[in-house]
Amino acid sequence: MSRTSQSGTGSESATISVTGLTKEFSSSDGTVTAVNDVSFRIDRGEIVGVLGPNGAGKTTTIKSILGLLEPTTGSIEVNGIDVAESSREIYNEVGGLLEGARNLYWRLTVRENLRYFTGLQGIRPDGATDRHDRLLSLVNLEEKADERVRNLSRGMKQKACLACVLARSTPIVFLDEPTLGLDIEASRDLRSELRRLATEENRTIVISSHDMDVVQDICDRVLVFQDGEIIVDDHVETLLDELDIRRYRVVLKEPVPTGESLDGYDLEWSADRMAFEVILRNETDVYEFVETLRRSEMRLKKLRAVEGTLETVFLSALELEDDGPAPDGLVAGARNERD
Ligand SMILES: Nc1ncnc2c1ncn2[C@@H]1O[C@H](COP(=O)(O)OP(=O)(O)OP(=O)(O)O)[C@@H](O)[C@H]1O
Repeated sequence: MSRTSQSGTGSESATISVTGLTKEFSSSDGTVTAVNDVSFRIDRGEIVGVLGPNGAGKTTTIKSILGLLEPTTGSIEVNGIDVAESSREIYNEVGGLLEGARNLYWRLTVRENLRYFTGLQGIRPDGATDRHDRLLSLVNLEEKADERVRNLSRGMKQKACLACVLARSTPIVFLDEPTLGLDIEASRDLRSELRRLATEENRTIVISSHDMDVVQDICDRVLVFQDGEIIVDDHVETLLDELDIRRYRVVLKEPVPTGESLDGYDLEWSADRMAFEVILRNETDVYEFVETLRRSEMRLKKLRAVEGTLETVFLSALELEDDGPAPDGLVAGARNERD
Protein backbone atom coordinates (compact mmCIF):
# COMPACT_ATOMS: atom_id res chain seq x y z
CA MET A 1 0.00 0.00 0.00
CA SER A 2 1.25 3.44 -0.77
CA ARG A 3 -0.07 6.80 0.21
CA THR A 4 -0.88 9.33 -2.47
CA SER A 5 -1.32 12.89 -1.36
CA GLN A 6 -4.97 13.90 -1.35
CA SER A 7 -4.11 17.39 -2.50
CA GLY A 8 -3.26 18.42 -5.97
CA THR A 9 -4.55 15.39 -7.74
CA GLY A 10 -6.75 17.28 -10.20
CA SER A 11 -4.70 19.13 -12.77
CA GLU A 12 -7.46 21.69 -13.51
CA SER A 13 -7.37 22.93 -9.94
CA ALA A 14 -3.59 22.86 -9.68
CA THR A 15 -1.96 26.24 -9.14
CA ILE A 16 1.47 24.71 -9.61
CA SER A 17 2.03 21.56 -11.60
CA VAL A 18 5.53 20.10 -11.86
CA THR A 19 5.96 17.04 -14.08
CA GLY A 20 9.15 14.99 -14.34
CA LEU A 21 11.42 17.88 -13.37
CA THR A 22 15.12 17.06 -13.65
CA LYS A 23 17.86 19.67 -13.29
CA GLU A 24 21.51 18.90 -13.87
CA PHE A 25 24.39 21.29 -13.32
CA SER A 26 27.75 20.88 -14.99
CA SER A 27 30.78 21.54 -12.88
CA SER A 28 34.51 20.89 -13.11
CA ASP A 29 33.91 17.57 -11.27
CA GLY A 30 31.26 16.43 -13.74
CA THR A 31 27.48 16.60 -13.71
CA VAL A 32 25.43 17.14 -10.55
CA THR A 33 21.80 16.03 -10.63
CA ALA A 34 20.23 18.54 -8.24
CA VAL A 35 16.64 17.43 -8.92
CA ASN A 36 15.79 13.99 -10.28
CA ASP A 37 12.44 13.36 -12.01
CA VAL A 38 10.27 15.15 -9.48
CA SER A 39 6.49 15.54 -9.93
CA PHE A 40 3.92 17.21 -7.69
CA ARG A 41 0.94 19.54 -7.78
CA ILE A 42 -0.10 22.29 -5.42
CA ASP A 43 -3.67 23.59 -5.25
CA ARG A 44 -4.90 27.15 -4.84
CA GLY A 45 -5.07 28.21 -1.19
CA GLU A 46 -2.74 25.46 0.06
CA ILE A 47 0.18 26.23 2.36
CA VAL A 48 2.91 23.74 1.53
CA GLY A 49 6.19 23.26 3.36
CA VAL A 50 9.26 22.23 1.38
CA LEU A 51 11.68 20.42 3.66
CA GLY A 52 14.91 18.54 3.30
CA PRO A 53 18.56 18.56 4.34
CA ASN A 54 21.13 20.88 2.76
CA GLY A 55 21.64 20.17 -0.92
CA ALA A 56 18.42 18.12 -1.25
CA GLY A 57 17.18 20.10 -4.26
CA LYS A 58 14.63 22.46 -2.67
CA THR A 59 16.02 25.75 -3.97
CA THR A 60 16.65 24.32 -7.43
CA THR A 61 13.01 23.20 -7.62
CA ILE A 62 11.70 26.55 -6.39
CA LYS A 63 13.95 28.53 -8.77
CA SER A 64 12.76 26.36 -11.64
CA ILE A 65 9.12 27.12 -10.77
CA LEU A 66 9.95 30.84 -10.60
CA GLY A 67 11.46 30.62 -14.08
CA LEU A 68 14.94 31.51 -12.77
CA LEU A 69 16.43 28.16 -13.83
CA GLU A 70 15.76 26.24 -16.99
CA PRO A 71 14.91 22.56 -16.34
CA THR A 72 17.10 19.95 -18.03
CA THR A 73 13.92 17.95 -18.66
CA GLY A 74 10.34 18.13 -17.47
CA SER A 75 7.65 20.76 -17.51
CA ILE A 76 6.21 23.29 -15.06
CA GLU A 77 2.86 25.08 -15.22
CA VAL A 78 1.89 27.95 -12.96
CA ASN A 79 -1.79 28.93 -13.05
CA GLY A 80 -2.00 27.16 -16.40
CA ILE A 81 0.98 29.07 -17.85
CA ASP A 82 3.93 27.04 -19.16
CA VAL A 83 6.94 28.53 -17.36
CA ALA A 84 9.37 27.62 -20.16
CA GLU A 85 7.29 29.47 -22.74
CA SER A 86 6.25 32.56 -20.80
CA SER A 87 8.63 33.21 -17.92
CA ARG A 88 7.75 36.95 -18.00
CA GLU A 89 4.05 36.28 -17.49
CA ILE A 90 4.90 34.21 -14.45
CA TYR A 91 6.09 37.37 -12.70
CA ASN A 92 2.49 38.56 -12.16
CA GLU A 93 1.49 35.22 -10.71
CA VAL A 94 4.36 34.43 -8.37
CA GLY A 95 6.26 36.37 -5.71
CA GLY A 96 9.38 34.94 -4.13
CA LEU A 97 11.43 35.66 -1.06
CA LEU A 98 14.77 34.07 -1.81
CA GLU A 99 17.98 34.27 0.15
CA GLY A 100 19.89 37.53 0.00
CA ALA A 101 17.08 40.05 -0.63
CA ARG A 102 18.50 40.64 -4.08
CA ASN A 103 15.19 41.72 -5.56
CA LEU A 104 15.05 44.96 -3.56
CA TYR A 105 16.26 48.32 -4.86
CA TRP A 106 19.00 49.20 -2.44
CA ARG A 107 19.05 52.94 -3.30
CA LEU A 108 15.36 53.29 -2.51
CA THR A 109 13.90 53.43 0.99
CA VAL A 110 11.88 50.53 2.35
CA ARG A 111 8.60 52.41 1.77
CA GLU A 112 9.65 53.39 -1.78
CA ASN A 113 10.35 49.74 -2.50
CA LEU A 114 6.90 48.80 -1.18
CA ARG A 115 5.31 51.43 -3.44
CA TYR A 116 7.37 50.32 -6.43
CA PHE A 117 6.46 46.64 -6.14
CA THR A 118 2.81 47.46 -5.47
CA GLY A 119 2.76 49.61 -8.62
CA LEU A 120 4.33 46.83 -10.69
CA GLN A 121 1.33 44.71 -9.84
CA GLY A 122 -0.99 47.33 -11.35
CA ILE A 123 -2.17 48.57 -7.93
CA ARG A 124 -2.08 52.35 -7.16
CA PRO A 125 0.54 52.76 -4.40
CA ASP A 126 -1.31 55.77 -2.88
CA GLY A 127 -4.28 53.54 -2.19
CA ALA A 128 -2.10 50.92 -0.50
CA THR A 129 -0.54 53.07 2.24
CA ASP A 130 -2.51 51.42 5.05
CA ARG A 131 -1.53 47.99 3.83
CA HIS A 132 2.13 49.08 3.63
CA ASP A 133 1.96 50.33 7.22
CA ARG A 134 0.51 47.00 8.29
CA LEU A 135 3.26 45.08 6.50
CA LEU A 136 5.97 47.31 7.99
CA SER A 137 4.54 46.67 11.43
CA LEU A 138 4.30 42.94 10.70
CA VAL A 139 8.05 42.74 10.06
CA ASN A 140 8.96 45.25 12.78
CA LEU A 141 10.35 47.82 10.36
CA GLU A 142 8.12 50.84 11.05
CA GLU A 143 11.06 52.86 12.31
CA LYS A 144 13.15 52.02 9.24
CA ALA A 145 10.40 52.77 6.69
CA ASP A 146 12.22 55.83 5.32
CA GLU A 147 15.73 54.35 5.48
CA ARG A 148 17.49 53.37 2.27
CA VAL A 149 17.64 49.59 1.96
CA ARG A 150 21.43 49.62 1.51
CA ASN A 151 21.79 51.02 5.05
CA LEU A 152 19.87 48.19 6.66
CA SER A 153 21.35 45.16 8.38
CA ARG A 154 21.15 41.82 6.58
CA GLY A 155 18.23 40.67 8.74
CA MET A 156 16.39 43.94 8.13
CA LYS A 157 16.92 43.63 4.37
CA GLN A 158 15.40 40.16 4.56
CA LYS A 159 12.39 41.55 6.43
CA ALA A 160 11.98 44.42 3.93
CA CYS A 161 12.07 41.88 1.15
CA LEU A 162 9.39 39.81 2.85
CA ALA A 163 7.16 42.91 3.16
CA CYS A 164 7.67 43.70 -0.56
CA VAL A 165 6.84 40.13 -1.60
CA LEU A 166 3.60 40.28 0.38
CA ALA A 167 2.86 43.81 -0.92
CA ARG A 168 2.85 42.51 -4.47
CA SER A 169 -0.26 40.47 -3.68
CA THR A 170 0.55 37.74 -6.19
CA PRO A 171 -1.71 34.66 -6.10
CA ILE A 172 1.31 32.44 -5.33
CA VAL A 173 4.04 33.26 -2.82
CA PHE A 174 7.32 31.39 -2.27
CA LEU A 175 9.07 32.12 1.01
CA ASP A 176 12.52 30.82 1.87
CA GLU A 177 13.01 30.84 5.67
CA PRO A 178 10.46 33.64 6.18
CA THR A 179 10.75 33.71 9.98
CA LEU A 180 14.55 33.86 10.05
CA GLY A 181 15.65 36.86 12.10
CA LEU A 182 12.14 37.66 13.34
CA ASP A 183 11.58 37.81 17.08
CA ILE A 184 8.97 35.51 18.68
CA GLU A 185 6.13 38.02 18.44
CA ALA A 186 6.88 39.00 14.84
CA SER A 187 7.18 35.33 13.89
CA ARG A 188 3.78 34.61 15.47
CA ASP A 189 2.19 37.58 13.66
CA LEU A 190 3.68 36.49 10.35
CA ARG A 191 2.36 32.94 10.77
CA SER A 192 -1.16 34.21 11.37
CA GLU A 193 -0.87 36.64 8.43
CA LEU A 194 0.19 33.77 6.14
CA ARG A 195 -2.73 31.66 7.34
CA ARG A 196 -5.07 34.61 6.69
CA LEU A 197 -3.67 35.08 3.17
CA ALA A 198 -4.38 31.42 2.40
CA THR A 199 -7.82 31.13 3.98
CA GLU A 200 -9.28 34.59 3.28
CA GLU A 201 -7.51 35.56 0.07
CA ASN A 202 -7.10 32.03 -1.26
CA ARG A 203 -3.42 32.64 -1.96
CA THR A 204 -1.07 29.70 -2.41
CA ILE A 205 1.96 29.76 -0.14
CA VAL A 206 5.06 27.60 -0.43
CA ILE A 207 7.50 27.78 2.47
CA SER A 208 10.99 26.37 2.53
CA SER A 209 12.27 26.22 6.07
CA HIS A 210 14.46 24.28 8.42
CA ASP A 211 12.23 25.39 11.31
CA MET A 212 9.88 22.44 11.86
CA ASP A 213 7.74 24.33 14.38
CA VAL A 214 6.89 26.96 11.77
CA VAL A 215 6.10 24.31 9.18
CA GLN A 216 4.02 22.23 11.60
CA ASP A 217 2.21 25.35 12.76
CA ILE A 218 1.10 26.73 9.42
CA CYS A 219 1.51 24.23 6.59
CA ASP A 220 -1.30 22.00 5.35
CA ARG A 221 1.05 19.69 3.56
CA VAL A 222 4.77 18.93 3.30
CA LEU A 223 7.08 17.82 0.54
CA VAL A 224 10.28 16.31 1.91
CA PHE A 225 13.22 16.32 -0.51
CA GLN A 226 16.28 14.12 -0.27
CA ASP A 227 19.03 13.63 -2.86
CA GLY A 228 16.97 15.45 -5.49
CA GLU A 229 13.83 13.35 -4.99
CA ILE A 230 10.61 13.75 -3.03
CA ILE A 231 10.48 11.10 -0.32
CA VAL A 232 7.36 12.32 1.49
CA ASP A 233 4.33 14.17 0.10
CA ASP A 234 1.44 14.31 2.53
CA HIS A 235 -0.73 16.37 4.82
CA VAL A 236 0.88 17.41 8.09
CA GLU A 237 -2.11 16.17 10.12
CA THR A 238 -2.09 12.78 8.42
CA LEU A 239 1.61 12.39 9.01
CA LEU A 240 1.22 13.20 12.67
CA ASP A 241 -1.95 11.17 13.21
CA GLU A 242 -1.39 8.05 11.19
CA LEU A 243 2.30 7.43 11.18
CA ASP A 244 3.15 5.25 14.08
CA ILE A 245 6.32 7.09 14.86
CA ARG A 246 6.81 8.43 18.33
CA ARG A 247 9.58 9.81 20.39
CA TYR A 248 9.74 8.03 23.76
CA ARG A 249 11.24 9.25 26.99
CA VAL A 250 12.84 6.51 29.05
CA VAL A 251 13.66 7.15 32.71
CA LEU A 252 16.01 4.69 34.46
CA LYS A 253 16.24 3.68 38.12
CA GLU A 254 19.96 4.47 38.27
CA PRO A 255 22.43 6.38 36.06
CA VAL A 256 24.29 4.52 33.33
CA PRO A 257 28.02 5.08 32.66
CA THR A 258 28.96 7.09 29.59
CA GLY A 259 29.55 4.84 26.60
CA GLU A 260 26.82 2.36 27.55
CA SER A 261 24.37 1.97 24.67
CA LEU A 262 21.72 -0.32 23.20
CA ASP A 263 22.57 -2.01 19.91
CA GLY A 264 20.41 -0.77 17.06
CA TYR A 265 18.97 2.23 18.91
CA ASP A 266 19.97 5.86 18.76
CA LEU A 267 19.69 7.16 22.34
CA GLU A 268 19.72 10.84 23.24
CA TRP A 269 20.93 10.95 26.83
CA SER A 270 20.13 13.51 29.52
CA ALA A 271 23.15 15.13 31.18
CA ASP A 272 22.73 13.06 34.39
CA ARG A 273 22.56 9.77 32.37
CA MET A 274 19.32 8.88 34.21
CA ALA A 275 17.09 9.24 31.14
CA PHE A 276 17.16 9.25 27.36
CA GLU A 277 14.88 9.77 24.38
CA VAL A 278 14.55 7.34 21.52
CA ILE A 279 12.41 7.20 18.36
CA LEU A 280 10.40 3.98 17.89
CA ARG A 281 8.26 3.28 14.88
CA ASN A 282 5.36 1.12 16.01
CA GLU A 283 4.08 -1.06 18.83
CA THR A 284 6.21 -4.06 17.86
CA ASP A 285 9.25 -1.81 18.02
CA VAL A 286 8.26 -0.74 21.52
CA TYR A 287 7.97 -4.35 22.74
CA GLU A 288 11.30 -5.26 21.17
CA PHE A 289 12.87 -2.19 22.68
CA VAL A 290 11.62 -3.00 26.20
CA GLU A 291 12.89 -6.57 25.76
CA THR A 292 16.33 -5.31 24.66
CA LEU A 293 16.35 -2.95 27.62
CA ARG A 294 15.46 -5.81 30.02
CA ARG A 295 18.42 -7.84 28.75
CA SER A 296 20.80 -4.90 29.26
CA GLU A 297 22.31 -3.40 32.40
CA MET A 298 19.76 -0.59 32.33
CA ARG A 299 16.91 -0.69 34.87
CA LEU A 300 13.69 0.79 33.49
CA LYS A 301 11.67 3.06 35.78
CA LYS A 302 9.29 4.75 33.35
CA LEU A 303 8.64 4.87 29.61
CA ARG A 304 6.23 7.33 28.03
CA ALA A 305 5.49 8.59 24.54
CA VAL A 306 6.34 12.22 23.92
CA GLU A 307 3.87 13.84 21.56
CA GLY A 308 4.71 13.20 17.91
CA THR A 309 6.16 16.19 16.12
CA LEU A 310 6.77 16.92 12.49
CA GLU A 311 10.47 16.92 13.27
CA THR A 312 10.23 13.29 14.44
CA VAL A 313 8.42 12.34 11.25
CA PHE A 314 10.93 14.24 9.12
CA LEU A 315 14.01 12.73 10.76
CA SER A 316 12.51 9.26 10.61
CA ALA A 317 11.68 9.65 6.93
CA LEU A 318 15.28 10.58 6.14
CA GLU A 319 16.55 7.67 8.24
CA LEU A 320 14.18 5.20 6.58
CA GLU A 321 15.24 6.31 3.10
CA ASP A 322 18.84 5.72 4.05
CA ASP A 323 17.95 2.27 5.40
CA GLY A 324 16.05 1.16 2.31
CA PRO A 325 12.53 1.35 0.94
CA ALA A 326 10.01 3.35 2.97
CA PRO A 327 7.30 1.34 4.76
CA ASP A 328 3.54 1.86 4.38
CA GLY A 329 2.51 5.40 5.01
CA LEU A 330 5.85 6.97 4.32
CA VAL A 331 5.84 6.82 0.58
CA ALA A 332 5.92 9.90 -1.56
CA GLY A 333 2.61 10.37 -3.30
CA ALA A 334 4.11 12.23 -6.23
CA ARG A 335 6.55 9.49 -7.01
CA ASN A 336 3.95 6.76 -6.81
CA GLU A 337 1.56 8.60 -9.07
CA ARG A 338 4.15 8.17 -11.78
CA ASP A 339 5.04 4.55 -11.09
N1 LIG B 1 24.53 26.57 -9.85
C1 LIG B 1 24.90 25.36 -9.43
N2 LIG B 1 25.96 24.73 -9.98
C2 LIG B 1 26.33 23.49 -9.59
N3 LIG B 1 25.68 22.78 -8.64
C3 LIG B 1 24.62 23.34 -8.05
C4 LIG B 1 24.16 24.66 -8.41
N4 LIG B 1 23.06 24.95 -7.67
C5 LIG B 1 22.85 23.88 -6.87
N5 LIG B 1 23.77 22.93 -7.10
C6 LIG B 1 23.86 21.60 -6.44
O1 LIG B 1 22.59 20.98 -6.54
C7 LIG B 1 22.26 20.31 -5.33
C8 LIG B 1 20.94 20.82 -4.80
O2 LIG B 1 21.12 22.17 -4.38
P1 LIG B 1 19.92 23.07 -3.81
O3 LIG B 1 20.47 24.46 -3.65
O4 LIG B 1 18.74 22.89 -4.67
O5 LIG B 1 19.67 22.40 -2.39
P2 LIG B 1 18.76 22.87 -1.16
O6 LIG B 1 17.89 21.72 -0.83
O7 LIG B 1 18.07 24.15 -1.50
O8 LIG B 1 19.81 23.09 -0.01
P3 LIG B 1 19.87 24.19 1.20
O9 LIG B 1 18.92 23.71 2.26
O10 LIG B 1 21.28 24.09 1.64
O11 LIG B 1 19.53 25.54 0.64
C9 LIG B 1 23.45 20.49 -4.40
O12 LIG B 1 24.29 19.35 -4.55
C10 LIG B 1 24.12 21.72 -4.95
O13 LIG B 1 25.51 21.70 -4.68
